[in-house]
Amino acid sequence: MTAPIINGKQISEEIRKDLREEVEQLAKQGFKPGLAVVLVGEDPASQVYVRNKEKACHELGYYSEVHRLSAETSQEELLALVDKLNRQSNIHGILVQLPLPKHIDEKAVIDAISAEKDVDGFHPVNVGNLMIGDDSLLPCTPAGVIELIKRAGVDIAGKHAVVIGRSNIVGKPVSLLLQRENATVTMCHSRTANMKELTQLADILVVAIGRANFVDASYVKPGAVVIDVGMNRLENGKLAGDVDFESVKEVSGPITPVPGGVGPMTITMLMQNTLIAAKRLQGLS
Ligand SMILES: Nc1nc(=O)c2c([nH]1)NC[C@@H]1CN(c3ccc(C(=O)N[C@@H](CCC(=O)O)C(=O)O)cc3)C=[N+]21
Repeated sequence: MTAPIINGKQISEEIRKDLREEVEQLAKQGFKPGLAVVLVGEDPASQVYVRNKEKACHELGYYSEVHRLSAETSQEELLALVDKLNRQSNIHGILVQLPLPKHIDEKAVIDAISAEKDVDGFHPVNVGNLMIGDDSLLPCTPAGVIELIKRAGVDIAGKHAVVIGRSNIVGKPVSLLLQRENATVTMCHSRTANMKELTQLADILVVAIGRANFVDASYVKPGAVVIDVGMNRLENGKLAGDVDFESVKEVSGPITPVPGGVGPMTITMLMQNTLIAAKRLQGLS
């Protein structure tokens, strides 16, 4: 039997519909959530993502600003823009598209974003709040992963979740969110000795390693939930996940495709974060 596919696009649409309705209500009170996206340089993939974020803002009735800066922009200039956006009252969320050109210190830029407007959830204050379980702006991709698992009808509590990858933007935060949902969590990474033995124990397998089609059916326990966070651009221009979807779907339980899985949810969670940040800054929640 083939596994049910978790349709990230459709789940995204459902959530966006709720967001749109709430934004319409706020518009009647003369208030609009606002998102600023900053893109430095001309990386083609980044340009596509930024356009998708702009489109989502437009569809949901948010105010949006996109700042496209040349690859030669200095760190000082970028920090000056962040400072301006921090103080701009019609902007409630700030996202500086990563990666940044090598001459710019990413940490300095992330630290400069006001924690209240950090809709990526990358600022140390938000990371710390996530760690200790305080209310915070959650990083978008990890929040999307949890939402997809829940909306697939899976009860996370008591399950053994295995996360492959330990990055600050996916692996680490997703493991904290899974623990918050009462899963037992095992972390695997490039130096894990017995990876397959561990992943074969997973009721829920989250894969974020950045290697196309790395996980095949031999890694997966029959019936396990598989969430593929991978985004690998192949030489033929196609997008591939970290999971060999065709092989794994023959043994797994519910599984996310790439594209159409985690990607659309990342943008939806960004929109949700922007609404949360906007309401807080406006004293509406
Ligand atoms: N500060 C910052 N925040 C980010 O959230 C951030 C970032 N920098 N840098 C780059 C990554 C990547 N990312 C994606 C978002 C949506 C899709 C997405 O919608 N993917 C579609 C396919 C899009 C396509 O065809 O290329 C899908 O999976 O169906 C992909 C990737 C956000 N990122």
